[in-house]
Amino acid sequence: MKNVFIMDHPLIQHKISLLRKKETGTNEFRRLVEEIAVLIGFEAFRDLPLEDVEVETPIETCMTPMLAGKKLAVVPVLRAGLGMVNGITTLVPSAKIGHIGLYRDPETHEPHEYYCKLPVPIEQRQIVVVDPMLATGGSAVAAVDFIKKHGGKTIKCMFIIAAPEGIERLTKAHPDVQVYVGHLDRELNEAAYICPGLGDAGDRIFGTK
Ligand SMILES: O=P(O)(O)OC[C@H]1O[C@H](OP(=O)(O)OP(=O)(O)O)[C@H](O)[C@@H]1O
Ligand SMILES: O=c1cc[nH]c(=O)[nH]1
Ligand SMILES: [Mg+2]
Repeated sequence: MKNVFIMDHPLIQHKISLLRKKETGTNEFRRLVEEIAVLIGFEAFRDLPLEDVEVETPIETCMTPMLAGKKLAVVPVLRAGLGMVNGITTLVPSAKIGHIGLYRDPETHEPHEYYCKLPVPIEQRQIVVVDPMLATGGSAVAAVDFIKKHGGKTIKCMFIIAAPEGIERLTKAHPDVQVYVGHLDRELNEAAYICPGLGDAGDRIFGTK
């Protein structure tokens, strides 16, 4: 599918399997989410623009490539997306950080917005939305809608696990957005949880429930 990139790296697959285990505790879960964000980010940032700059080595002066353009903006979807932020800033320490607060209504499964703050000027930045889970796709579509409404243009989304239903909804609503996924799971259940999935990512990251 155009603009959808499913990771097949063995390290990502191994770490996702550890995340799925119900006996994986909060501490290890959080560490794994961060490590997987680094690994997916490494792939997703393959096309970051470079420019040659002059650098003096101990031997001579040379022109050498460094990241160019406005700073990257990483935008976690609260709460669970917060678990991926340190992974992205490990790769790009100068990234600015926005926040979009959304929670799913447990009955309708539709997202409700409760907080939004984006770094400016958002229209000049490469934006990376991070959230461990893409289930119905409602939250991701709402997050990208919001960013575009505020002028965001170049947007990527990163998820650790996605359901086919979520990929379909997000790519239909935003065909221009590149979607990076650690693993594509089988389906949603009647409560709109991903199967086999890993349960509620926010609760497992923050130790709530
Ligand atoms: O694709 P969707 O069907 O919209 O579901 C995915 C959303 O559900 C989870 O958040 P949740 O609503 O549980 O909030 P939380 O991160 O605060 O736990 C997850 O982190 C996504 O944001
Ligand atoms: O399986 C799911 C679906 C939505 N949100 C989660 O945290 N997990
Ligand atoms: Mg949750």
